[in-house]
Amino acid sequence: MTAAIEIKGLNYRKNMKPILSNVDLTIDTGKIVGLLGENGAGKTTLMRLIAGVAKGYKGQINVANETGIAAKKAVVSFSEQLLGFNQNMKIERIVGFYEDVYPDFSNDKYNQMAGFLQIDEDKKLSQLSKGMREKLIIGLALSRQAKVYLLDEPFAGIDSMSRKKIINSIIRWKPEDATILVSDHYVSEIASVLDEIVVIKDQTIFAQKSTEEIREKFGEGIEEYYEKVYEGTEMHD
Ligand SMILES: Nc1ncnc2c1ncn2[C@@H]1O[C@H](COP(=O)(O)OP(=O)(O)OP(=O)(O)O)[C@@H](O)[C@H]1O
Repeated sequence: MTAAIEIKGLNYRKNMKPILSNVDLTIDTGKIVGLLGENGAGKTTLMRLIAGVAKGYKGQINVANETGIAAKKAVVSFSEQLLGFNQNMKIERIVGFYEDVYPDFSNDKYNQMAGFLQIDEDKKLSQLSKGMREKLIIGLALSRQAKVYLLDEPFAGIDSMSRKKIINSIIRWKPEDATILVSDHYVSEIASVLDEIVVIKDQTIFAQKSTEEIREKFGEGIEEYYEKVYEGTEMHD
């Protein structure tokens, strides 16, 4: 199986401070992977590096065999926080922007998703609640026909019914050969859809385990395993 994401010897510093050190990580094509770690562990940074948004790193990052920044952006759909948009912009204009910028953006898919997630296109960005904004971000990200989707904390500030909807939309709209990396602080809600988890701790990959391995070898669910990692009773890979 070819790797969707292949990272070798990645080191990244920001303002002289090491953020990620000696990261080696291979994610196989087609998997749904949970990227876990506490606040400030480096989840967003790793996603930004994979997406080609953050630069100035040492090491190798290949995404679907692409190494160039522009090529990576073409194959990766990253749930960006829409910070670059004017807050008075209507959602329909933002959707139009996505359509113009990303050749793989599917309007059909977006319309289905917008209906499913109840996104109101007439609203301005500034009129959206935190949860509505998050739904829009996910809707836009999943409407691209990308090879790799990076969903950065898609559940932050979202009520439990909407979380279920988002999880369902991830499952429903995932192309079979697409790979999804989804970050979160805790795993309870997404545990059921994950094929494997990657835990970032102490600036590096602390563990990478398949759901099956956790169940078979440790006789427990992802949640219990992850709790032990943070209590310090679980050993480094
Ligand atoms: N612009 C920046 N300048 C300096 N340090 C930064 C910057 N952005 C992030 N960091 C640092 O990088 C580290 C990783 O941050 P990052 O946002 O990637 O973590 P995270 O795991 O996504 O956290 P959270 O779960 O809180 O979102 C943190 O120590 C943070 O302080």
